[in-house]
Amino acid sequence: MIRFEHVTKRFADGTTAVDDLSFEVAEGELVTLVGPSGCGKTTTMKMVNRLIEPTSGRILVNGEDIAAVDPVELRRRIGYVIQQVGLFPHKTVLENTATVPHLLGWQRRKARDRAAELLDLVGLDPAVYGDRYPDQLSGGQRQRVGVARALAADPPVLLMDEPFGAVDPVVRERLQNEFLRLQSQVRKTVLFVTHDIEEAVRLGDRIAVYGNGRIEQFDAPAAVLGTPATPYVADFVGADRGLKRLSVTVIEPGDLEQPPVVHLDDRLPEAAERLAREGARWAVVLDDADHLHGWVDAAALRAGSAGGGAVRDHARRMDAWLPVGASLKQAFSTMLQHDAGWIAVLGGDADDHFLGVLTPAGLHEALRRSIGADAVGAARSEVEVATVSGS
Ligand SMILES: Nc1ncnc2c1ncn2[C@@H]1O[C@H](COP(=O)(O)OP(=O)(O)OP(=O)(O)O)[C@@H](O)[C@H]1O
Repeated sequence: MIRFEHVTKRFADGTTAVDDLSFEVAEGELVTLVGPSGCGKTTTMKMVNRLIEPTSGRILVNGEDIAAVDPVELRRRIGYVIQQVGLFPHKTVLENTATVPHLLGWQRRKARDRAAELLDLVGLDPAVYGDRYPDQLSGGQRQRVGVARALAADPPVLLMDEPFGAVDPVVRERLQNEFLRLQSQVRKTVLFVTHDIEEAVRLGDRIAVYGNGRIEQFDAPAAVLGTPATPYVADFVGADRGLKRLSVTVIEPGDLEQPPVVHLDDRLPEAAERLAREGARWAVVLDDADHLHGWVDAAALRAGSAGGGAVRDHARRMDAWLPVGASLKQAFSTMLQHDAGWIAVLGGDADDHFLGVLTPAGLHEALRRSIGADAVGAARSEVEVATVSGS
C-alpha cells in the first residue's frame, strides 16, 4: 500500500536525512516509525505526501508512483495529523472537520453529516462540540478533532506525526486507546511517527526502529523487544524491555482459571453445599443474563444458609475486570489498582460474557509464555531468568 524503494533524501546543505530506505506498509497495517530526534522519521513521512521530494528512489502508494501524481490531489487522498493540530481558529469544530470533504466538492449537507459522524467516532458529541471554536477545547479534544478531520474524506492512507505528543501522559494513553479502537473499525494504512518507544510498541502492528537515516530493525513489537537486531536497537528499546513486553503480550483464555460460578437468584443452601463439595472458598456471581455481578464468600453463604434466602443477599460487587485480549500490563495494573488477588476476564462470543479469572499464578504463566515464544532467538540469560523465577 505504501512502498519505499531505495529512497534517499539529501538536503541542499548536504545533510542526508534518509539513506537508501526500502520498506512496505501493507494495506490496513499500522507501522510506527520510532527513533531519536533528527534520525529522519518526519522526512520519511513528508515524502509520502510530497511535502518533501526524495533525492532518489521512488515511493508507491496503492501501486502508483507518487512522483506522477499532482501533490494537491495526492494530499486529498492522504489524511495527515500533526502535533500542532493546525485547526483553523476562526472555524467551528464541525467546519474544521468538514474541510477536506468541502475541498472535494461534497454537498454542504453531506459534508456536515459526515463531519458529525466522524466527531462521534472520535468520542466528541457533535451536538456539544460541533459549534465550538478550537480555543474552546482541551488539548486532547483538539487532537481528536485533528484525527476526525484527517479521516473525514475516508482516505485509505493516514500519516500521523507525533499526533499525541503535546498532551499529558494520562490523556495520551486515553487517546492511544481510542485510536486503536478506531483503527480496528476503519483499518487505514497508517504511518505513525513517534520518538516514544512505549507508544510505538502499543500502537504498531510493526515498528521501524530508526537510527540515523536508516531502519535498524523492522518487525513486530514483541520481536523488537524480545530479540533486538543490533546493540543500537537494544539500547534504544531500553534495559527494561522485559517490562515493556507486558504491554504487547495479551491475556489468552488458556491463562484463566475456572472458579465455581453461582447466580444471584440461586438458593443459599444449595449454593453453600456446592461450594463445600468443591472445596471452594469463594465463587463468582453472575446475574440472570450471565453478566458479571461480583463474588461471594463461601463462609458467608454457609452462615446465611439456615435463614434461607438467595446468593444475592451476600454477593459483593467486583469492579476488577478486563476484556480478553487486554495486555498483561493492564492486568497487572488492574490487580494493583483494586488490590485484587484475581480479576475477572470477560469477552468471547458475546462481548461481556464471563470467561474465567486471572490470578497472579496465571499472570506468571502468561509472562513465561511471552518470553518463551521467541526463546529460539532470545538471549540465553533471558530464558534462564524465566526458568529460575518459575521454579
Ligand atoms: N529542510 C532541511 N534542510 C536541511 N536539513 C534538514 C531539513 N529538514 C530536516 N533536516 C535534517 O534532516 C535530519 C532528519 O530530520 P527529521 O525531521 O526527519 O528527523 P526526525 O527523526 O523526524 O526528528 P524529530 O523527532 O526531532 O522530529 C535532521 O538532521 C534534520 O536536521
